[in-house]
Amino acid sequence: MSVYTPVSVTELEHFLLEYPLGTLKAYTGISAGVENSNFFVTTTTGEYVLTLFEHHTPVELAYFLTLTQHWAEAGIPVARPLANHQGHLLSQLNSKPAALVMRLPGQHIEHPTPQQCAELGTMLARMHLSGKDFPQQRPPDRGHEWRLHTAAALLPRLDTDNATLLEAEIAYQQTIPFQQLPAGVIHADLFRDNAMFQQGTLSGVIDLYFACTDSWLYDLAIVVNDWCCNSDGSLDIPRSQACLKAYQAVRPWQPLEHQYWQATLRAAALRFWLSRLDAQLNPRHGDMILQKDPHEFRDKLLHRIGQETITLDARRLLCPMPVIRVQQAVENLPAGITVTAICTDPGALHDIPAWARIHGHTVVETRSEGREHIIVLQTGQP
Ligand SMILES: Nc1ncnc2c1ncn2[C@@H]1O[C@H](COP(=O)(O)OP(=O)(O)O)[C@@H](O)[C@H]1O
Ligand SMILES: N[C@@H](CCOP(=O)(O)O)C(=O)O
Repeated sequence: MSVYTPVSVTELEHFLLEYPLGTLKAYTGISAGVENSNFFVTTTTGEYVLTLFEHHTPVELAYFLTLTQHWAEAGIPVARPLANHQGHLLSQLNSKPAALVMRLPGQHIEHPTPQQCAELGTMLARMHLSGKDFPQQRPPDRGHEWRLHTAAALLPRLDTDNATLLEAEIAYQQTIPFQQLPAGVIHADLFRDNAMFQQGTLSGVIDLYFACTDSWLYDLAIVVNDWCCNSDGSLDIPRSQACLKAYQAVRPWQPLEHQYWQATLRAAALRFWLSRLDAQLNPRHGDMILQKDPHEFRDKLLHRIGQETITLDARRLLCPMPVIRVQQAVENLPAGITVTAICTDPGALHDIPAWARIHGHTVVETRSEGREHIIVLQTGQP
């Protein structure tokens, strides 16, 4: 529940006089969300969301609101902020900075399909490209430096297993050239509960209050770690493939991004493991905070460290042309995925490695077990 600052009918009616949005018909507090006080507001001209900001400074809010306006004007489905009669996006209500934005239609989805992940990938790439014209910069709240010092502060309070994992991961993270990855404006928290879908189609993205300047790949990794995972934390290959393919159709990756994709997935998993651990070990007082499970992201991190593996059944009855089956499955996979193909056609022992080498994949192993022939590949850069 998160209406920290109540608003009476009279206060809201008075506040609405500042806006060219007609008069109040109805309003209700929004129970979801944990950071701010939010209300659905219906006036004679439409439906809006009123937010009273509980933590951010006016300077930060000016960045978030002008960025949201920029993205809305570029056709990105975000909740457009409304200007008051003075042309200001930010106002004040009950001593809190306050803003009105358009209410987006639709609901959050829990179980996205590959098609919905693709839609999100396309939108994220468009968001990144259109952010190029946005002149303001904002350092990340949870960037590489934050991860390093938060890990150092939490380490003494973790049990041996978690401390060993964290220490090793921090050492690894310092080998990643984050500064060299292409960067720009990113959303930085685009989880499923920050996107709305209407009739199966993406209708909007909300909660831009972590937006900042950071690596685009990192933003995509945050998305994939939330949208394209199985319940054990492993990547769901059809969903992640759909998302990455759609993203890269709009903004193709640079070679360094191919090289550091797996590493960036680890950085993104680490970020949420740390913020959730921090929230658990250093709870904020006074607020009703929804405690999210840190283990979810530790498990995701462990899977990303172990790298992903997929097994393909290319036995003769299922597939007369095993090399085609492998080709279709491997196409558009990111680098570093281990693919094990099981075939009954002995020709596959020659054909698949020959095809793989031509396409830049590494043949890790070929072996025969009775009538089954097994080829293990590691994907190279698509
Ligand atoms: N523009 C919007 N259109 C429709 N629903 C919204 C909009 N903004 C917020 N909501 C609803 O309010 C909830 C809380 O918003 P959120 O921004 O996540 O809050 P907080 O910043 O307090 O965590 C969201 O989960 C969503 O259901
Ligand atoms: N989406 C995040 C919540 C936002 O991050 P935090 O740094 O405020 O904890 C999550 O699911 O953990």
